[in-house]
Amino acid sequence: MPKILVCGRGGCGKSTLTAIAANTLSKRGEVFVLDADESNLCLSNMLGIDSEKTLMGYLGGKAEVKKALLSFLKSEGKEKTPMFINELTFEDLKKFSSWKDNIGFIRTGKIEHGMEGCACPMGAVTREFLKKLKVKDNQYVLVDTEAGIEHFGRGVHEAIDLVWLVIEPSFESIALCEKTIGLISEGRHAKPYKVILNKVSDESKLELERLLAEKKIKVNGFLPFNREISKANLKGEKLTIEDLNLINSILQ
Ligand SMILES: Nc1ncnc2c1ncn2[C@@H]1O[C@H](COP(=O)(O)OP(=O)(O)OP(=O)(O)O)[C@@H](O)[C@H]1O
Repeated sequence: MPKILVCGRGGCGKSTLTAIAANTLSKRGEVFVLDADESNLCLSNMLGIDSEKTLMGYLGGKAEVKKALLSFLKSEGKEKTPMFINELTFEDLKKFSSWKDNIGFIRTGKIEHGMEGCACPMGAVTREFLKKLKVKDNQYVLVDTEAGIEHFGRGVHEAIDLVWLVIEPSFESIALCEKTIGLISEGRHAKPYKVILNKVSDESKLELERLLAEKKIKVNGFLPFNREISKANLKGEKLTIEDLNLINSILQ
């Protein structure tokens, strides 16, 4: 079953869609959510899973990860990256991530201190983790990414099966979607993708569809603007919404 990367511009609704998908898919099987956005603060609230656990912590902290990456670079790629040496199953994940009602959660890492350096090691950790993660038929992996396209440069999509491109009604969102489609359609790591319009009204939905059709981009799913979503987010509450029609339309 798929490992899905959720992408789009800042604030377009990546975390919201991730939480709705997790709620929906957890009725079918187990869902593991990886928060790969080092600046994200609220996905755990949306999922209702209170957890500070990180993959960086599991690997011994940022200094250990940096050491591992440096030795990999020095060996000119000959030495295996000594992060996640063995394959990981959902059973393994349960030993070091947080779980509630069929949904597991962990962050890649967080920026904890000013001047601590860039987030590149976290991109490498996300990529290597996804490469080692084995997923069975009734299991799903949702990866909430940081805004923009930097993760594609870091190759985070290498072991991904499907990319969800979230668009909100804005010119920048459409431009970013077009750029992302170009990036994920390149070479041997080309990935299938689905396009989801979020925060739409009846009017903006038609206009967005028209603009995207001009660029030959097909829309696969819609998530209307919903006051329940913004209200829950304002209070930092768990998002309880499920949407089977939407998720079915963007899963395959
Ligand atoms: N369909 C919707 N209806 C109403 N509000 C929405 C909807 N989708 C998202 N929002 C609101 O938009 C804001 C941004 O949503 P969200 O945090 O999911 O975006 P994001 O893409 O993950 O953001 P970031 O790039 O900062 O990680 C939140 O306040 C959220 O409640």
